[in-house]
Amino acid sequence: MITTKNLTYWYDDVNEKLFEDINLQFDAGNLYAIIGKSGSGKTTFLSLIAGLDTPKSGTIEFEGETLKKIGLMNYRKKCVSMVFQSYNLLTYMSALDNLLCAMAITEAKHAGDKKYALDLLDKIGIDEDNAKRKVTKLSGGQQQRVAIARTMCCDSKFVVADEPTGNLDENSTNDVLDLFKQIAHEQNKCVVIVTHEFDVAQKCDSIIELRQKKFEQV
Ligand SMILES: Nc1ncnc2c1ncn2[C@@H]1O[C@H](COP(=O)(O)OP(=O)(O)OP(=O)(O)O)[C@@H](O)[C@H]1O
Repeated sequence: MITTKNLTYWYDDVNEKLFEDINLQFDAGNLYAIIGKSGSGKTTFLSLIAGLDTPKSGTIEFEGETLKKIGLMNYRKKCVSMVFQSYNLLTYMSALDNLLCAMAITEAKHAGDKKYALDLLDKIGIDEDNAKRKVTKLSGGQQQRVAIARTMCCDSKFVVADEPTGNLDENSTNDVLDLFKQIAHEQNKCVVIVTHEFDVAQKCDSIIELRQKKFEQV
């Protein structure tokens, strides 16, 4: 689904390349973990494949088309959804409205379908009462599940998550990983997460380590 070809990146104010000539493929139906030392460039790589930044050289393709050709705005709207460590939900809204809003913005198939959103939230353990409460009234684990449900209700086939379990206890971490697996295996999406926790990475289908400017399968 996502292919990087000779992907190279550096920050302009830093004289050194972060990674160079990266050729990787991420397929539908799989949950990938990217690991690596702090500062090695994991988040930067994720922001490139999420279309938040552009490579210095090389290309990124989504289903055979370069992101440049798809257009970054279009790519972010239609093809990819993101989950963050800090959830990034619209805090003044309920969980339900967060999902309805995401579906409307991305013009998803189920846009406007309240029942669909409520059923989805219910399936991930957020009942109707909680779905209608402001998200800030929910626990961290519940908020992260809402953030993940938001990617499930949109039609994007590619999901990226930066340290999605960083703020969670062990039980919530396992719940969140199960959800990502469900998205990959049952919705046949491609899910890539960045994590510094090896225990979390080990529960994914594939582990890729960023070390010394290169990515290696672990
Ligand atoms: N906007 C920026 N401008 C310049 N340098 C940056 C910028 N963002 C990140 N960096 C630097 O690039 C390197 C890689 O950062 P990045 O956040 O991608 O690493 P990471 O592997 O995700 O780290 P961590 O595990 O600590 O979150 C770091 O040395 C960081 O200081």
